[in-house]
Parts: sequence; structure tokens; C-alpha cells
Amino acid sequence: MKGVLLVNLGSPESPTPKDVKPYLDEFLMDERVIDVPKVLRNIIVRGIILQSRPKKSAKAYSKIWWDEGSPLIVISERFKDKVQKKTKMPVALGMRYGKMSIKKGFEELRSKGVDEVLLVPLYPHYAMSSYETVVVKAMEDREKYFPDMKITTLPPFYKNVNYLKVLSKSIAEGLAGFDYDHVLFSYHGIPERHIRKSDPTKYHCKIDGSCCSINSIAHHTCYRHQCYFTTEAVRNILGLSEDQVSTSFQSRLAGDPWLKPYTDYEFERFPKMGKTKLAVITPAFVSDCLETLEEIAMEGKEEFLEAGGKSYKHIACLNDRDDWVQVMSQWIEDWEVHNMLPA
Ligand SMILES: C=CC1=C(C)c2cc3[nH]c(cc4nc(cc5[nH]c(cc1n2)c(C)c5CCC(=O)O)C(CCC(=O)O)=C4C)c(C)c3C=C
Ligand SMILES: [Fe+2]
Ligand SMILES: [Fe+2]
Repeated sequence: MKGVLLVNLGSPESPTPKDVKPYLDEFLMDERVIDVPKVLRNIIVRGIILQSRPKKSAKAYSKIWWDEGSPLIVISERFKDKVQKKTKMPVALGMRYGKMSIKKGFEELRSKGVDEVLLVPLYPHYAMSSYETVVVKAMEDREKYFPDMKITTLPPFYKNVNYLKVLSKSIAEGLAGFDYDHVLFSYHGIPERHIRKSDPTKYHCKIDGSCCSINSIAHHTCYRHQCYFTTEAVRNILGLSEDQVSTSFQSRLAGDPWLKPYTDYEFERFPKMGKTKLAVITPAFVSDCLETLEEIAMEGKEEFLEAGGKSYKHIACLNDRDDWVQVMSQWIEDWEVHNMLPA
């Protein structure tokens, strides 16, 4: 029987340093996130980052935590429940990090008689630290625990027309009634090095933007290209002009150069350029989470207003919107009935 496994990033068990520490340990010790040799990763993560970050992150998490738990988990569960209502196939939810593991998701599907799984990483764009690590982990778990399970993987869906339409509709609804002079598309950042590592040609991606609009096979795995594609597609659907929108990258860790421009620098810069009424959208995430609710909706607002901005609005992610549920359910049905994946 066929079944579906939706996978998101995961959250700590609670917004306390005690629970945030093991979560960050699993996350940052992933070789696709901090991609240095294991001995060095141990020093950087356990010897440096985990000495202070759990306390700081726990404080941030406690600002956005809901009575039911982590917003990312609660929203992903609501989304899964709605998708389940639209199909007879079993649908399970797993997380790349934390207690709700991918393995548990497979076990749940197996207990319902599933032997063929559609694996759905809940990321529109390809990055080795998000989409790729989900796929690799799922394949490792299959190898170890479910060797007879057949797996098909949903590709990154950043250029799927139906996805772009619901994303644009959600943004249009968020913009309605808000007097804005600029719309910022803020994507989760990644180290520039990851772009080069993910380039199968090893020469196409230049990071400086000179490559991303030239057609190339490298774009299948180029996070930067895919983010700019999303901005441009939505801009066209909404009929916004080029100078009304920009793209930036948030949530960087100290150290290496990450993709630019940095979102927090843009918050400082815009008011100086006369852009004082800002709407911010965060399309790298399908569900709201720490990075959208705290970093953008709370901290970002404060930074922008302090820099001279006059009004600010964060537009919610797709979350469990019915039209998004409908798009996902249609992809699932196309796979179930026709073995077809979204283009
Ligand atoms: C678009 C998806 C994501 C990419 C790409 C990504 C890369 C990436 N992230 C870190 C470090 C951290 N990210 C953290 C939180 C976080 N990251 C994503 C998504 C992507 N990360 C989400 C959805 C979340 C929120 C999780 C939640 O529970 O709400 C954190 C933890 C919080 C903190 O301490 O700031 C870290 C750390 C790196 C290093 C990286 C690429 C190399
Ligand atoms: Fe992250
Ligand atoms: Fe590129």
C-alpha cells in the first residue's frame, strides 16, 4: 500500500536550555549543516556554540512558544491532519531533528501496511542543510530499518505553478489593507560555500549573482537561484515593479560568509533610502517557526522601526491554509494514481 511521509525540520521539546541543547546538538552536528571534518565540528559545536547558544535560543523560543507546543510542530501537525482528510492513504509526519523522528514516521506508516512511501521534505528550495539532509536521513533509515520500503521523493517545488499561485495569493491577502512602499522576500541564509559544494558542474555557481539567471543544470541544486526565482515569479504574479521588491537572507551564524544581502542590514538600509513602510515575507519556510515569528515578526520589526521605518508587517507562511493543503493533496493524488511528481 502507498503512504505519505511529510518531513519538517523539528523543534526542541520545550523552550528551556535543557531541551534546546540536545536539539541544537543533533542539528548542528549534522555534517550537512556544519560541514567541516567531525573533529573540528565537535570543537565548533560542542566546544564553542553549545556553551552559550542554548540559553539564548531558549529565550527566543519562549517568546513564540504556544500552549500546544512549538509553532513549527503544531502547524505541521495541523497541515498533516488536513492533508490526511483529503486522501485514503496513510499520511505521517516526521522531523529531521528532535523526538518526532523520520524513523517514527516510517514506523507509523509500516504499522498501517505501507510499503511504498512518497517522501515530502517540506521545503520549497534545495539546500544541503534542509532538503538534502532530509532525503539522506530517510534513505539511511530505510536501509537500516525498512529495507523493503520503496521511496519516491517529492522534488523542491519552488517553481511549481500551483505552489506559486497559492503563495502569491497568501501574500496578496497579507498586503491588502497594509500601506507598503516595499516588499522584502527574506529567505533563510546558508554559507556561500554550500552553494559551491552543491554545484554538480563545480564551475557554474559564482555566488555574486552573475550565474543565477543563466540557464544551467546547476540550478537543480542552487538554493540562491531557486530563492531569486521564487521572488521573481511572485513579483510577476502580483504585478509588482522591480524596485518594489527585494530578496535577502536571514538567520546567519557567525564565521563564514553567508548569502547576501543580509536581512538585518536591509532593515537598517531601507529607511535611509526612503522605504519606510515594509512588508516582509519568508518563503523558505512553509510553516511559521522561530525564524519567522521571533527573528522577523518581533526582532526585525524592532530593528526596522529603530532605524527610522514607520510601519512594518510580517506576512504569515502558508501554514495550514486550505488552498495550500489542496495543492499538496493534488500532488499526492497525482503520485498515487499516475506515479506523477509535480513539475
Ligand atoms: C530553509 C530552511 C532552512 C535552511 C536552509 C537552514 C539552514 C541552516 N540553519 C542553521 C542554524 C539554525 N537554524 C535554526 C532554526 C531553524 N532553521 C530552519 C530552517 C532552515 N535552516 C527552521 C525552520 C528553523 C526553526 C526551527 C523551529 O523550531 O522553529 C537554529 C535554531 C535556533 C537558533 O538557535 O537560532 C539554528 C542554530 C544553519 C547553521 C544552517 C545552514 C548551514
Ligand atoms: Fe536554520
Ligand atoms: Fe547561480
